[in-house]
Amino acid sequence: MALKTLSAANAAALDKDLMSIGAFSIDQLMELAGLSVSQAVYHVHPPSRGRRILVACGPGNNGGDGLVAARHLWHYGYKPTIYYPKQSKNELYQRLSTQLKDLNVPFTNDFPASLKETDHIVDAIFGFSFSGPLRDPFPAVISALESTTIPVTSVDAPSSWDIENGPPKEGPGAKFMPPFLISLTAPKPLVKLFEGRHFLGGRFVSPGIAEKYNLDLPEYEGLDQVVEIGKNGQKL
Ligand SMILES: NC(=O)C1=CN([C@@H]2O[C@H](COP(=O)(O)OP(=O)(O)OC[C@H]3O[C@@H](n4cnc5c(N)ncnc54)[C@H](O)[C@@H]3O)[C@@H](O)[C@H]2O)[C@H](O)CC1
Ligand SMILES: [K+]
Repeated sequence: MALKTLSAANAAALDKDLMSIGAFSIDQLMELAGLSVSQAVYHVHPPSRGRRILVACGPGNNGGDGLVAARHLWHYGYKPTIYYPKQSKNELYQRLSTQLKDLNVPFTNDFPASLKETDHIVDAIFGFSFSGPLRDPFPAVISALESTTIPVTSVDAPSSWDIENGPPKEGPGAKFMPPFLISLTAPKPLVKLFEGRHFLGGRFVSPGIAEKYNLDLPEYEGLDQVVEIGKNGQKL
C-alpha cells in the first residue's frame, strides 16, 4: 500500500472546497489545525521534557496555525515564545497575536538567542504555498533550524522543502530533517523523503471531500485531533 498524498495545487483546492462546499470559515480551519499541532507537540514533547517552546511563525496560514498552537500550548502549561518576523496586517492574524499577548506570551525578534533558551521548536514558517528560493530573513532562520540539536516539530512541511520534491538541493534547508512532522488534512508528496515521526491532523474532512480528492485517511481515535502514521500511511 502506498501513502496517498495531496499535491500543493490540490491542497489549495481542497482548502477552498472546505470553505465553499464545507461552509467552514478560515478561522475554524486554522483553529482545528493549530489544535492538532498542539496535540502533536504534547505527544512528542510532554511538559515533563521541558516547557519552553519556541514557535517560529511565517507570514501565511502556516504561521497562523503556529499562533493558534502556541495559545493551546500555553493552556496546557507550556511556556511558548513567538518568533514572528513578517507579521501580516490581516485581521485574523492580528487577533491571534492579541490573544497571545493577552496571555503575556512573549514575542522575540532574536531567533538565535531564543534558540538557546528553548526545549522544543515548532516550525510554522511555510506550508503548502512555499516556493523557493528563501527570502530574508528566512535563510538564516532555516540554517539555524537545520543545525540545532533541539527537537523541531514542523507544521505541514519542513520549511524550505519543496512540497513535491522535498529538501532543496543546496543552501539553507538542504540538510534540514526535523524529527517530527504533522501533516494537515492529508500528507503532501514531500513526505516520501521525510525520515522522522509523522502525524496527521486537521480532523475536519468530510467523506465527500475525501472521496473527491481520492484520500485514504487513517481513522482518528476517540477525542484525538492527531493520528501517528507510518511510511505507507498506516496508523501506528
Ligand atoms: N486545510 C488545511 O489543511 C488547512 C491548512 N492550513 C495551513 O495553511 C498552510 C498554507 O497556507 P498559505 O497561507 O497558503 O501559505 P504558507 O503559509 O505556506 O506560505 C505563504 C506565505 O509565505 C510566503 N512565501 C512563500 N514562499 C516564500 C519564500 N521563498 N521566501 C519567503 N516567503 C515566502 C508568501 O509570500 C506568503 O506570505 C498549510 O500548509 C497549513 O499549514 C490552514 O491554517 C487551515 C486549513
Ligand atoms: K512548516
